[in-house]
Amino acid sequence: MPRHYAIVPAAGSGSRFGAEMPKQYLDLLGRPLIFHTLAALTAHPAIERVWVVLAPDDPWWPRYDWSALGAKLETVRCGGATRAESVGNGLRAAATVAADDDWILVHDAARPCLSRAMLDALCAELADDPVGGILAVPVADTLKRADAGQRVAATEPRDGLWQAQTPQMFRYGRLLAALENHNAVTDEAGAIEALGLAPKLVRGDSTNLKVTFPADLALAAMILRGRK
Ligand SMILES: Nc1ccn([C@@H]2O[C@H](COP(=O)(O)OP(=O)(O)OP(=O)(O)O)[C@@H](O)[C@H]2O)c(=O)n1
Ligand SMILES: C[C@](O)(CO)[C@H](O)COP(=O)(O)O
Repeated sequence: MPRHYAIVPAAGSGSRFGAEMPKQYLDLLGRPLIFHTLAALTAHPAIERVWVVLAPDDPWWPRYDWSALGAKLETVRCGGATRAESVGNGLRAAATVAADDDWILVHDAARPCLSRAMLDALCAELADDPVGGILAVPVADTLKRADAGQRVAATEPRDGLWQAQTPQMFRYGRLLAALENHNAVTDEAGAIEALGLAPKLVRGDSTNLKVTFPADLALAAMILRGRK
């Protein structure tokens, strides 16, 4: 039986958020934001281990107490210059534990509202899938293409368009090979697609937001508060 592991890239600087520290350490309901992300993953019974990929010189991680998250958690200080590099380095760090056929769930540190139900749906829908897949939501708004003056150049058809989220779940060996050959991608599915494969879109929901701008943090707090 394949095992399930998670990799959490957490080596970003949060430049679009613009805080005095990387957004993954900002306070969210009394805990660092990433605590909520990791709690969702470590609490899931199918996930055996969670590797958190930190920047090599990250001074924030040691300032907090992570013991409530239990023994599944492991930190690796091998974050790279891009998200894809951080994930690739995390996968290599997992090599002594993960086998080629094991499932790897890659989940952004910056998505703290991942729920048990979303994880259950992803794992159940992909259990027998030959490729793997991602959580995603169909695009709900009308899409405009901007010109150089920030005026509407065109209205784009949204039929068939989905917004990619994480976790993105693929077999360890294939994902590692895919990222080694195609690392100019913004998500793992992009590297798998470059192999000519078609990842499955597992419908999630918009509460699994990525905290990118300050308003997202307030929204995340509302979402998590509403679940208590
Ligand atoms: N070199 C990088 C860049 C990003 N990430 C991680 O990838 C996830 C998604 O990236 P994003 O939201 O873009 O985070 P940042 O890169 O921190 O934000 P920004 O692009 O605004 O600087 C985050 O959990 C981030 O920490 C990473 O591990 N290594
Ligand atoms: C992987 C991702 O969360 C899918 O939406 C997203 O692409 C990561 O953020 P980035 O801004 O592209 O690094």
